[in-house]
Amino acid sequence: MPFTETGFSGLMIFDPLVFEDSRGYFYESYNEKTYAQQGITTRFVQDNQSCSSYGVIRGLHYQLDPHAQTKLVRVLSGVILDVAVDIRKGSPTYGKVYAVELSAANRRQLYIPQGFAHGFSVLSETAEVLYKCDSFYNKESEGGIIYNDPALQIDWKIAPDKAIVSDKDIKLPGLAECKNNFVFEG
Ligand SMILES: Cc1cn([C@H]2C[C@H](O)[C@@H](COP(=O)(O)OP(=O)(O)O[C@H]3O[C@H](C)C(=O)[C@H](O)[C@H]3O)O2)c(=O)[nH]c1=O
Repeated sequence: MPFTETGFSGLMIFDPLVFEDSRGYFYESYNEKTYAQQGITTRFVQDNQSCSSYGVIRGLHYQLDPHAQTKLVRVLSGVILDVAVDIRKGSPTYGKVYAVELSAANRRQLYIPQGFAHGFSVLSETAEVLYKCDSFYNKESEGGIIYNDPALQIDWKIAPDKAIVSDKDIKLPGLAECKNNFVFEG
């Protein structure tokens, strides 16, 4: 099966079926039916793509309800450490961190349901990341958690002095101060 549980409710690893031949490779990077067979009926409405250099850490970000976003993350080139933090009140994994290496080489994807803060660090010279969202961008509802919150102890696999973080992200609050209205629904 292409899906692997992560120990966090709703957070799934997806490994596509890759067809390789003398020309190269082919795979379905997304198929609604594959997710429906897993009981996932997410309707994605927006694709995002970013390119970053080594040491960049983007995130941790989320959008508040009713603009919360489910994301399906994959890497077009390079390598990232993709990180999801469960911020669903009442979740048994509230405040817990899940991290996984996604790369163009491993073709691995991470399906992140609403109620998680998302971020990634770039471990290759550059990395291009594409992720599908099931809700449109809504700047006013954006929230975030600072990447080096001591309460999270995230190992971004980047030397601290090499981390490149935006002026916006460096001002984000810790988990304890972050505003979120996500409630775990089992
Ligand atoms: C997210 C987003 C941003 N923008 C504009 C707003 C800014 O002028 C510019 C860069 O935005 P930002 O610095 O927030 O980009 P990232 O730091 O990569 O943000 C993302 O970082 C982590 C990894 C995420 O999961 C979120 O999807 C997203 O917040 O793009 C848009 O026009 N549409 C959008 O959907």
